[in-house]
Amino acid sequence: MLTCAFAGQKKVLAAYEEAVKCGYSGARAGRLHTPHGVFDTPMFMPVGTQATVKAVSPRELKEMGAQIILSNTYHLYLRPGTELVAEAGGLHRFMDWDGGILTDSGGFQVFSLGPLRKITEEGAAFRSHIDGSTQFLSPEIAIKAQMNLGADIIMAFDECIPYPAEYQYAKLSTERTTRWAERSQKAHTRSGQALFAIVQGGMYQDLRRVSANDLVSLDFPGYGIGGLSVGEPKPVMYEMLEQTVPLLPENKPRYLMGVGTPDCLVEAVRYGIDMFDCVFPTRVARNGTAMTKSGRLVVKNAAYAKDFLPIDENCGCYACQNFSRAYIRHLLKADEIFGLRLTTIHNLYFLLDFTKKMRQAILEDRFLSFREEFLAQYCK
Ligand SMILES: CNc1nc2c(CCc3ccc(C(F)(F)F)cc3)c3[nH]c(N)nc(=O)c3cc2[nH]1
Ligand SMILES: [Zn+2]
Repeated sequence: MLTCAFAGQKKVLAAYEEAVKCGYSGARAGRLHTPHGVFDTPMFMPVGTQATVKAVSPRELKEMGAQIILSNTYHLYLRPGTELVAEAGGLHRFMDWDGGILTDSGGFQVFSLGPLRKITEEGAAFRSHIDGSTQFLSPEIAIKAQMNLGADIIMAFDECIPYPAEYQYAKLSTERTTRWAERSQKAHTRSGQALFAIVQGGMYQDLRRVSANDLVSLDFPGYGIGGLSVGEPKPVMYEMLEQTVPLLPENKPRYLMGVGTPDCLVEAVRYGIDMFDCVFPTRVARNGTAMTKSGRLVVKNAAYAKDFLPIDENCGCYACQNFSRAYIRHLLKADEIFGLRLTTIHNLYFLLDFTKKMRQAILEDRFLSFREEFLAQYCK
C-alpha cells in the first residue's frame, strides 16, 4: 500500500499540480495525485461497473495506458456486498488493479436502473434490479460502502435530475443534493481517499451556478459535473458547462460524468474538463462497432469479409497490430468471445490514446488547431 503525503489528514488528496492553460480555451493539462499514482489529465477512465472492465484484464488495461478505472457502488453494494470486498482487502486487491480507482456513489444507477424508486430527504428507496428486493441508499450508506471498497476517489451521493425536468423540481432536487453532499462529507472519515461533490442544476443556468457555488463553499478536493449526458441536446450540455466550469476552483480536477464520444470530449476539454467516463467504447464493441478518428466502423458488416487490413492502420493497439478486419468480423459472426475482446481493446485504446493526444496538444499550445482538425474529420 503506497503511503501518501496526506495520509492521516483529511486534507485535499487529489492535489492538483499547476494546470497548464492553453490558448483562448479553458483547456488544461494537469497531474492528479492519488495513493495509487500520479495521473495525467485530460484522462479517459474505462468503465468497470462490477469490478471488471468487461472482457479485458488488468494487465491489458495497464498495457493500453489506463490510469484510473471506474467501478460502481450500486452494483457492488447489491452483489457481492461491499463488506465482502473490504474483507478481500478492498477493490484494488479484489480485482488485482494497482492503478487508480474511482467509484460512483450509486445515485445515478438507483435512478436509472432500479424500478419503483422513492426519493425522500433521507435518501432513495428502490428495488434491486437483481432480485427485486427493497433496498435503500442514503449519503451515509453510500459513503460507508465506498470507504469499504477503498477507491482513491469517491463521489458524494446525489440525484441525477432526469431530462427534461420542471424548474421547481430541479431547484428542490439540487438543493437536496447539496445537503446530501454535506452529509456525505460528514460521513467520510477515511483519510487517503478523495471525496468529490457533484454539481447538479438540471438544464437551468441559474441552478447550475447556485449548485456550483454552494458545493465550492463546502470545499471538496474535486468536482463531478452531473445531470448531463442524459438525453439533452449537445448545445445545451455545452451551455451548462459554460455556466459551471468557470465557478470551479482552477487547481482542482473536474470530472464530466457519463461523457462521452470523442467530439464531446474535445469540446468539454476546451471548457476545462479533466476527467471523463463512458460506457460507449465497451458497449458498442460488444455489438461489433469500432471507433476510429473518422467515426464508427461496423466491423461486422459484410463489406469487411475480405478486408485484410487492420481496423486502423495507425493504431498501436493489440487488435490493430496483429489482426485484420476480416478475422475480427469472422469471430464476431461466429459469436466468438475473442472477437468482442479485440473490438473492446481497440475502442479503449482509441479513447485513451485520444486523450493522450489532446494532452500533448495542450502542452504544445496547439489544442485549438488539434480540435479543429479532429472535428473536421470526425463524423458522429
Ligand atoms: C451516461 N450519462 C451519464 N452518466 C452519469 C453518471 C454515471 C457515471 C458512471 C459512473 C460509474 C460507472 C461505472 F459503472 F463504471 F462504475 C458508470 C457510469 C452520473 N453519476 C452520478 N452520481 N451523478 C450524475 O449526475 C451522473 C450523470 C450521468 N450522466
Ligand atoms: Zn486499434
